[in-house]
Amino acid sequence: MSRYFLAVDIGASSGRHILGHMEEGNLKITEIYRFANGMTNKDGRLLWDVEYLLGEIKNGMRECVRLGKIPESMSIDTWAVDYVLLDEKDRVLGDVYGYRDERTAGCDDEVYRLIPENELYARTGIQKQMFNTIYQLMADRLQRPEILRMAKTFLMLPDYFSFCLTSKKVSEYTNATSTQLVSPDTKQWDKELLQILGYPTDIFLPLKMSGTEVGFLSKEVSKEVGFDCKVVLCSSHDTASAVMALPKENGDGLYISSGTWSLMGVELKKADCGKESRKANMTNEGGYDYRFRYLKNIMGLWMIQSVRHELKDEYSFAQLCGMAKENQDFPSRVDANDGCFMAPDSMRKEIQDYCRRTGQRVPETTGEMAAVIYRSLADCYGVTVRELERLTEKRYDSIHIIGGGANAEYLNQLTADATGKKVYAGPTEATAIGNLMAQLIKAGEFMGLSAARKCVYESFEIKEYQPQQKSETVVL
Ligand SMILES: C[C@H](O)[C@H](O)[C@@H](O)C(=O)CO
Repeated sequence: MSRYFLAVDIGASSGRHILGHMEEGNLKITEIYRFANGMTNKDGRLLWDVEYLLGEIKNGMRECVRLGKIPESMSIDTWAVDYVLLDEKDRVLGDVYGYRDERTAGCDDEVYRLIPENELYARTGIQKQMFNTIYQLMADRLQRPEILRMAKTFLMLPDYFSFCLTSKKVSEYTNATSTQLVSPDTKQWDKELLQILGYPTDIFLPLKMSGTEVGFLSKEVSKEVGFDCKVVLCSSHDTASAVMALPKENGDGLYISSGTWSLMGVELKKADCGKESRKANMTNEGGYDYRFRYLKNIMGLWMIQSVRHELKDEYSFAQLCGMAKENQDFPSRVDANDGCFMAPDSMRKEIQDYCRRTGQRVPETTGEMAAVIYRSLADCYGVTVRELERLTEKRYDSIHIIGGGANAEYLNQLTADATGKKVYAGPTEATAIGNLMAQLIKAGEFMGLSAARKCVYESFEIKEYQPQQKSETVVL
């Protein structure tokens, strides 16, 4: 009889429940439930609806009962940086902000007044991004201090959902590193840093590694969903789970975890918190097995997703890729990492304004718009590859694209062309697979990460793209 494991993988724009089991040495996965996600706009503030998400987590769990496939364990991963603060009765304090909200504007200055930016990087190795938890907590301290004063527990979102299911509070390491408050040496909260910033230190729980058991479902939840199972920690930052699923035994080489964001980097055994890495805004996020994800956070498919929404989701991504290809000679490019694309009212307009501002041709049709987005993204990959090669003092001959974005065949080819590297694409469900791998390793189905990665290579389709023409990278 098969042993089933459930991955709950929640991204910024959708969530899914994926059941996994082993069959003749291969990992088999089935999506059993999918739901929409997105930040809600409440009086101009961008928030997560955690009640809704918890409801959807439970709805997906009920599908297991309907299918008669009860998982032995389950685990939850989400995006990074966002969190809840709980009061003494474990109630969520205030609204749960989403990382695209603007409340952190200026909070970097306040942080650097207390600790210089270079010192902060040397201590944490985390890339500066205005949405990092460190700046969000500063926004709490400055804008709603009563909430921080009342807080008894800080939990990242996947840990909060695990808590709701089990009544057990456990904090996971990989997601916590995205806060910019964790030491890459001790792999624990940097308590001294918390003190310097004036954040309460006792609300942060000791950090635990993937594979740690959180607990069984609480009686109430078990009754609600119709079964009981163990909840365990995967690498709960979705990118960390995706990188686990790199279909290479050693996981060496370049990767892009491609989705709403494009996370491009390599795996390192030791964090590089040096000056050059800081200047290049590279990050050292914590990974499975004490590895580091040395990478750059690139705006990713967010731009094309936003344009698509503005067009009422009329076109599929494959159609948009097709239109971009038809307009591939359209010359304008944008800086995919420019802050103006974080949360504009209209992405189309923002891209047009950018092109106008920089004296370039303004895209008018959807095809022209898609061409600008995909080509700009590929150019950004080209620049980042060169940065990574310089910083790691290594040449890489290929890039592995994992995650939903690996479906974008046109972008895969553009990436090969812009970087001059061979591209391998797949698996597209890398995050859920990584989530399952952590559970399968814990359950003894794999000896460790290398064995699990080998199985991913053997179980899923990987497509290859050869660089054809080296496109000229426009540095803006
Ligand atoms: C803010 C994003 O969550 C984060 O930087 C990125 O790493 C991610 O989690 C993509 O899903």
